[in-house]
Amino acid sequence: MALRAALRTKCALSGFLSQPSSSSRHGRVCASTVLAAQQRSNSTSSKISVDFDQSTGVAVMHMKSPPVNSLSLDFLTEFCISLEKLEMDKSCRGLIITSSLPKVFSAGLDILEMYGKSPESCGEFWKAVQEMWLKLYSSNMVTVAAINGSSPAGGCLMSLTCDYRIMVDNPRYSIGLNETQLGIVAPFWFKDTMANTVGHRITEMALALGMLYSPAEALKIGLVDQIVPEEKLMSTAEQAMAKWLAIPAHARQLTKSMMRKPTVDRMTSKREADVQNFVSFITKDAIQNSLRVYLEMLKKRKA
Ligand SMILES: CC/C=C\CCC/C=C/C(=O)SCCNC(=O)CCNC(=O)[C@H](O)C(C)(C)COP(=O)(O)OP(=O)(O)OC[C@H]1O[C@@H](n2cnc3c(N)ncnc32)[C@H](O)[C@@H]1OP(=O)(O)O
Repeated sequence: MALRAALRTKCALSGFLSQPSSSSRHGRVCASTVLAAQQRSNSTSSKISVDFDQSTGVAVMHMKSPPVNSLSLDFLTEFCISLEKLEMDKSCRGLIITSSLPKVFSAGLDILEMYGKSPESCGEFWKAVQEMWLKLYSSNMVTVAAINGSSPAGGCLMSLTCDYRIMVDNPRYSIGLNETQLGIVAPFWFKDTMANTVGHRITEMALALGMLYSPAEALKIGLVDQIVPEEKLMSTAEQAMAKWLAIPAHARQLTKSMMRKPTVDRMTSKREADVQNFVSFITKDAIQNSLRVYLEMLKKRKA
């Protein structure tokens, strides 16, 4: 409910898609300022910026929340607002999600939202995570994840929730649902989303061991669909998008719904119970202790 209230307030305050800008995402002034003003719109909030090109019907969402694009309540709220606005704009047919930060696509859920917080805060946070997944997994737009850095846990979930995944081929980057390494458990809808992509057995092993895969390994198991050099990422994402957009929209959307509806329905039917389950799990002393140890490990690794 709090998320919905925040969404309503923020939606009323913003309105970025109706504010055309003549700047491209590189900040250059376009050759034809008038045409560009008609065809592009640009929005910037504090953690996300969106460039929408009306001539192609494709929006690019840049996640820009340093240091690691962790999915905090604020981040998720902005993300859902941006998504909802694009979804409501019938001229927007495709969405590419990428990171503006070097080396990291998204570090997943913000651990600080789950550590040392009240049950109420944990519950609000979890509703926002559910909302992000529901909106993206059942989007009518074609969604492409352009993964230009590491993408563990919730970052991997966000990627898996898109229609197509392209990752930069850099062995320093990794992707996977590594929750068990933190002493926590990926919920059933994280598991379903991965199993729908790579199959039951690979998911079982990946989740049990909390595996993080290099881009080449991820390609091999089908966790990503393509790997490319960094400089080719966005052009490849645009090409993939054009291929998906060439399919008649109603046929593609109905097919997407047919494939994903059982998973979406399962989650929505258990939504409240899932929140209760998360809150009671994450606030347990033993789980809080695991999160503390993991946070300390992250800090030590840095030092
Ligand atoms: C019933 C169901 C119950 C529970 C379900 C819960 C499901 C949970 C899903 C999740 O997504 S949990 C989050 C899992 N994420 C991770 O394990 C990633 C941890 N981070 C990393 O591995 C690395 O940070 C990195 C993403 C590979 C980036 O490495 P880099 O060297 O570039 O950065 P550094 O490690 O120095 O981090 C900078 C800074 O950011 C903090 N940080 C990192 N990740 C997170 C995070 N997920 N949440 C909050 N904060 C994070 C890190 O501690 C550093 O902080 P500092 O500057 O203050 O030291």
